[in-house]
Amino acid sequence: MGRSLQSFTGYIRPFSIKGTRQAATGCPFSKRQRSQIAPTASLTDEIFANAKPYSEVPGPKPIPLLGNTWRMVPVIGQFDISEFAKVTQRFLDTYGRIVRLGGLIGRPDLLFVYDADEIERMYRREGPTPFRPAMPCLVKYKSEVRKDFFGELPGVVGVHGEKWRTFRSKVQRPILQPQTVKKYVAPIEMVTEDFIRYMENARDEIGDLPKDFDNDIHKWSLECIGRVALDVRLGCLSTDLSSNSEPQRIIDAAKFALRNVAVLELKAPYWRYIPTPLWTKYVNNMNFFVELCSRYINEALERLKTKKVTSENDLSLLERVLKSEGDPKIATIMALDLILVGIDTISMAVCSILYQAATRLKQQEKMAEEIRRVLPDPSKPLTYADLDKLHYTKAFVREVFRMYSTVIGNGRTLQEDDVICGYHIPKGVQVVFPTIVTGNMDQFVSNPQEFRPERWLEQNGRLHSFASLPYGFGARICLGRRFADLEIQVLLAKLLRRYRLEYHHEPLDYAVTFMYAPDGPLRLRMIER
Ligand code: HEM
Repeated sequence: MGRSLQSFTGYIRPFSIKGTRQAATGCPFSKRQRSQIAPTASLTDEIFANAKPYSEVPGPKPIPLLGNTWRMVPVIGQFDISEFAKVTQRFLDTYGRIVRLGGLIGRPDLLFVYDADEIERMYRREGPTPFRPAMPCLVKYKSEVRKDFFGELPGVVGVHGEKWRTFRSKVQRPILQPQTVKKYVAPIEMVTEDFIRYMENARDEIGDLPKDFDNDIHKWSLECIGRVALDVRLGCLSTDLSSNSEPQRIIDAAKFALRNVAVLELKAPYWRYIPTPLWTKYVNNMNFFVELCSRYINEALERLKTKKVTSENDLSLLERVLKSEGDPKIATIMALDLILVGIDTISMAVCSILYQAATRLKQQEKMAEEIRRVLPDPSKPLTYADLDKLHYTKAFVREVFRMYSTVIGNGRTLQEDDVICGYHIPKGVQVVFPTIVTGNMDQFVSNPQEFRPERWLEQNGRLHSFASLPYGFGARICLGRRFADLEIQVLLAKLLRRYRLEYHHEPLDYAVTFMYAPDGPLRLRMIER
């Protein structure tokens, strides 16, 4: 997702926190979901007849010729993208619970909906192939530039309709099954132990981590995704990487994607028509990832030929997909998709979670106590069952997601006309669910300004399940959410078991730099407990 309006359209319930009231999430083809996502009621002619016209939806008016795009242009524009979380709040304050941002040159209208009941209704009645508009660069790359490689089964990210459904149905079961994720507790723990050693070495004499510690978090998440999607240790956490070593090239490629996709998608859409230098670099960068995944998948295929397999349980995620599909390309494209969206999301989420932990010491102590209770012996390897008992820790993360939603919103393109908040909305409009705002609305959450993880563990109080959905919902729900939860839980369990995190510098503001995360040097202090 870019630092752009696409940030809205990228992106569950992260954890099973016992006794919480969260939206039941769905996977497209489970029985449970079929019953929950089925249309609640079809809209009658009468409802359409009584609806107000689309033209009356309030919102900033487009200026003739310039439309509304100018508002996003730095310097002369009114809305700074890094301030977009504040802009979405301003839309609500100025125009109310439904806002139309029309006249955007070269793209459909955006419709911001701040009503959790309406958001729930829309999610629950979306059909079997929901359309989440996102990443036009990737769409062009997969469907035009490398059509030769992606062909008829281009993956899930930036793919829609039957092609998306066919691909997702091939990979979703192995990726989302808890049995699969359980197998990764030990590998993720090893990566995380390396990361903590890396952090220990990176501290200065008073225990402060370096200014660019967020980059180090990226290296950890790259290392985790390499282990999950490619069955390898990429080596990104080594301390003596030469500039042309493979891990360094992977780090650079991930950084390039992080910094430039947004620029391409929002600031300079000329690449849609001519191959600009930045577009050419983007294509080369993507080719690098395709080549990397293909190479590691071929190696995994070779290993699999000689591996003794007595049951499915002996297989890694990648090996399961290789065995069940028989086509290494499916595994390659799956890995590529997981890498493309599974680095920045988790890295930014972890920046936010660690910063909140370091600045909310009372709550951090409660997490540490819980972790000590569940894991009395720090040298004992973690188990899935242990992690499952970290109820308060999971609720802490959930509360960070509510107040500071890493992915600031999700979205869907209407595939048929609808009536939303009493207005007739034509198909084709891109509806935005601004989670960053709805998760903080008094109407849906009791005392939303209060950071209180306990709310996720209690049954009383207002907490609308659809006001804060960090991983989306329904058939297109985040494919990597169980891995994301696992990685976050392992990191907190290992880190807070041994260290107290503090923060002694200028308070950080949040901004939409790429995702929504603390903006500035993340100089956390690690103090041995
Ligand atoms: C805390 C970290 C993460 C957050 C907040 C997050 C959030 C999201 C959201 C909101 C969506 C859109 C869901 C929808 O449209 O309803 C999504 C999609 C997706 N996510 Fe994540 N995600 C995270 C981590 C990951 C990781 C680690 C991976 C890979 C291992 C991943 C893989 C994906 C994929 C492949 C999709 C596209 C699914 C589809 O369109 O079928 N995500 N994510």
